[in-house]
Amino acid sequence: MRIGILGGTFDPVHNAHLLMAEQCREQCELDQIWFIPAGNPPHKEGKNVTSGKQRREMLDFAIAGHPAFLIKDLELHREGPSYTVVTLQELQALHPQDEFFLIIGADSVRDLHTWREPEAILELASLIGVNRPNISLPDLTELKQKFGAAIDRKIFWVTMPGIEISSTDLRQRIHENRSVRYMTPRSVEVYIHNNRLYLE
Ligand SMILES: Nc1ncnc2c1ncn2[C@@H]1O[C@H](COP(=O)(O)OP(=O)(O)OP(=O)(O)O)[C@@H](O)[C@H]1O
Ligand SMILES: O=C(O)c1ccc[n+]([C@@H]2O[C@H](COP(=O)([O-])O)[C@@H](O)[C@H]2O)c1
Repeated sequence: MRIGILGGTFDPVHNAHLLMAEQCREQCELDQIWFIPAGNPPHKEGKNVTSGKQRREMLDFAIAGHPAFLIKDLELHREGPSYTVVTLQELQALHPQDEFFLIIGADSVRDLHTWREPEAILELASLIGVNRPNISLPDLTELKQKFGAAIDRKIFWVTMPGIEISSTDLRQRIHENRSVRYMTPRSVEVYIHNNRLYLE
């Protein structure tokens, strides 16, 4: 199978995450999308992140009913920072027949060289870069300088209608008692409300 991997902190999951997953599934002909909530996101150390259990429960609600969307919570059970290279190694070992496509937004493509072992990541998976408002996607020459010519065969670009929302924005809105309606599925909105998340 062709599997899209969408890792994130998902604090909380929002509609841009869901649209990017669906557009990648369609445009890259993927059989499934595996959402992988980060246990301890490497670039968010020291930040106040909602518990993995609650972020996973919000994801559960968000993807309910989509037959090709699944959650793999292996990073929630691992100690230490959730390095993507380790996740891909584990997935590859567990599913040697499958082909993996790492889906990342333009901001993450731009920062990929700061991740742990980006070259090894590119050995283990192809990359699908998705546009994000106000972030320009690096061009191939720039990426080749960083990762060598192999990137050529390993990268795909997917475009979707730009949605200028982020989890940070949603958290801020909830904190200020402003609306997040239509920015995240209603079930997630209700979950956030019932669990009194992001009020502090
Ligand atoms: N609006 C968006 N458009 C395109 N890609 C996005 C968008 N929001 C998030 N992504 C991508 O989704 C993946 C997971 O993102 P993450 O869970 O960190 O969400 P976020 O909205 O960026 O969160 P935060 O604001 O807390 O940093 C990353 O690859 C990120 O680039
Ligand atoms: O492996 C790394 O070094 C690495 C560095 C930064 C981010 N990531 C992954 O990228 C995804 C999005 O991270 P974030 O911090 O933008 O929510 C999430 O799955 C992280 O585990 C991974």
